[in-house]
Amino acid sequence: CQTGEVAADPQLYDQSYLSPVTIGNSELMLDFDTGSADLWCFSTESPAVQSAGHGLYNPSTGTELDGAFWDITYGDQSAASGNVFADKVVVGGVTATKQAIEAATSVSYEFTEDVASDGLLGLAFSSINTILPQPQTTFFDTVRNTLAKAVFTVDLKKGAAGSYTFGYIDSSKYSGAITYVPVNTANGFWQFTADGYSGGGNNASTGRGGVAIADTGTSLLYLPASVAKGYYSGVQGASFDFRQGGYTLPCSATPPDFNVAIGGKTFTVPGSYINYAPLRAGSSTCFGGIQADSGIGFSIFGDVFLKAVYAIFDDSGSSPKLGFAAQ
Ligand SMILES: Cc1cc(CN)n(C)n1
Repeated sequence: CQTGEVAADPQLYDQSYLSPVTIGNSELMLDFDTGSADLWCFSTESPAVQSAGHGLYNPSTGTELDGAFWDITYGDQSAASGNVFADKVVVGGVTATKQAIEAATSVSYEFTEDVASDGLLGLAFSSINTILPQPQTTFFDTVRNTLAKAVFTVDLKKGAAGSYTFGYIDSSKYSGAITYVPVNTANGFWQFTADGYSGGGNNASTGRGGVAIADTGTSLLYLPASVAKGYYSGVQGASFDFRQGGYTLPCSATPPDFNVAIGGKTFTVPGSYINYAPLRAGSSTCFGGIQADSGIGFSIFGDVFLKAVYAIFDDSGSSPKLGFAAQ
């Protein structure tokens, strides 16, 4: 029975967290993303103008899946596509001997510019894997029957290295009880229902909960527009900036803590997490860590929320569930 742990290294402003993954005989830094289900990486097949500065997977160690291709577009409109190989993948000591590796032959500029990241490792449900004609399994689904327990956990931190574990829950990483809620897998995400919110101005319109997904690949916390508006109504100098496409606030502000009720338990996001990052280097105006989820169709509990809790992604029972505990 396999278990393992791998570091999650924060990038600038915690915009993303990268973990070392061995694929074939390359070690690459991948962004673990519970909001998608493709394991893709830059490769020796990627155009040099797109892959300059990135670690590359060399498919010579793998076996091509003939006729298979993939093409993914994320919620932020970044995109990548390519072909598919089966190869050995090792994450924190957990080995998948034949994992579908999606080698990029084309990526959008967002990935080219993010030279620290060599690709993504999807941890959503394999039902939304984009490989055609036959979708393939995520790393977690590939190894889950070899794990001591079919779970992985997420322990992200603000401005510091966190970790992912596979196959076990680490009791040293949380305090108090774990609160579990059921997961609806219909959309392929770790989707749950938040009971309600409070904190900030007009108490962030408490009581209005809603459908949400736990998404390590999203930096911020996207909430119903009324909740986001209510929160910032209590923050001096905060406003919705159409040019920036979201709420901004003075970098000097100390925003109030924000509370989320899930499964009858309240989890608190420290206000400092919500003063997210300067609009550009040296700016005294910062982008807010809470934004409106308008147009998305559900709320997204990204890293601003996840770095305030210990999260358990549990597929060990008759149906998947999410656990949250105080860090
Ligand atoms: C590359 C990427 C991943 C995600 C979240 N699943 N987004 C929004 N963009």
